[in-house]
Parts: sequence; structure tokens; C-alpha cells
Amino acid sequence: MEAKKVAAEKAADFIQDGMIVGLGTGSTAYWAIQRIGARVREGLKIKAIATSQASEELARELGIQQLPFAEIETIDLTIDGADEADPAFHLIKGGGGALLREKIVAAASKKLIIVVDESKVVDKLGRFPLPVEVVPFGHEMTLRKLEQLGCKPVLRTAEGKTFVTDNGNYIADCHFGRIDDPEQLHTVINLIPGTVDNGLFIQMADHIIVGYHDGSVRELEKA
Ligand SMILES: O=C(CO)[C@H](O)[C@H](O)COP(=O)(O)O
Repeated sequence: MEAKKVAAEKAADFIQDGMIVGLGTGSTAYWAIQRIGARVREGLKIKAIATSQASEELARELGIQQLPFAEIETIDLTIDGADEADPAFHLIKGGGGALLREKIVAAASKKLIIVVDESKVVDKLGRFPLPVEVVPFGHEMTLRKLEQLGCKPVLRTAEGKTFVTDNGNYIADCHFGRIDDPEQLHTVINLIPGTVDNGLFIQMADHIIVGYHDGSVRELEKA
């Protein structure tokens, strides 16, 4: 049984009738959305908001009713993946390029459940390059400023072209190697003009569900 799938399916069991649910992005969130779709077909009544065009399309195909963000005041529960999670529940997200919408949806959620496989649980963040969303105008300068923070920024490409986010921006993948103070780094990156946001999610997760390759799951609670 796939580790990502068991974690995601476990998280989908937390959803109850009447909830407004945030749908994450990526290959783990995919399994959560599939399971939510199956529960909707069994009669679960929810409304959803997606964190990317890809997840929005998947939810539509599965018959999950979605709301425009303008009609939402609070999201009851969001289920999303992550690229790394540390013991303080700080995360790196944005491997799929959806970090900005994911952060907006997470910030509007009463509860954020993160679903990962065992490889994503780390003692220190930073082995996974930190995605930073930057506006196209002057992005070369923005990347140089990011480099001055001690990382190697690489402009993300896909199929030989510069990757463009759902918001029309670029992604700089910043290789830090090890992040000693995620909170401080989060602040200094976002102070650089041209930066829209970065993939550090500082203590936003309420619950982390880890899937293992033997099919077991472990639920981590915030200290
Ligand atoms: O932040 C994300 C997308 O922007 C994803 O949640 C993150 O990259 C994990 O992806 P996956 O579940 O495919 O490993």
C-alpha cells in the first residue's frame, strides 16, 4: 500500500457533513481528494475550495461541490501535503508550485492536516530546496537578493520553459541545505521586494499524519 495514500485516506476520514474543506495540491493530496470524492458519492455533504487549478479540476471530475473564495469566511478543515515537516511543525511546501494559494487557504482554515510519507519527516528543514514565489519583473535581481541570504537559488523550469504558477509568477528553488531558524528566514525572504511568498509554513499545521510503506500510519500532535 502506498505510504502517501494511507496517510491521505486517514486524513479524509476527519471530514464531517456540512464542512467547508480546503483541498491541497500534489501527489499525496491527490489521494485525499480521491477519498473525499468517494465519500461524496456515498452521501457526504461538503463544499470545497481548491489550492490549485489541478486540484480544482480533479475535484470537479469527482463531483465535489466547490465554492468561489469570495463566498467563504472560514474553512473548517484543509488537507494538504508537504515536502518536509520538522518536530516544531514547521513545513516546507511548494514542491508542486502551489505554495501561495496553499498558504492563503491554510491561513483561512480552522484546522490544517498535513499528510506525508515517512521520508518527509526531518529533524531540520532545508535539505529540500525552499520554493520562493517571485514576480517575473526583475526576477534576476530578486534571485540575487535571495542568494545573499546564503542559498543557491535556481529558477524552476518545466519542459524546458520557465515554470509559471497559477498566479502568473515564477518559482526560485533555494538550496539552503539546512535552515537553523525557519521563522526568521521566513520573515527576511518576504522582505525582499519581488518576493510574493515562500514555502515555509511556520507552525501552521495542527496535525501531521505520516504514512509508512508497510501500510501503517502515525499521527503527530502539536506539542
Ligand atoms: O506543497 C505542495 C505543492 O505546492 C505539495 O503539497 C508538496 O510539494 C508535496 O507534494 P507531494 O505530495 O506530491 O509529495
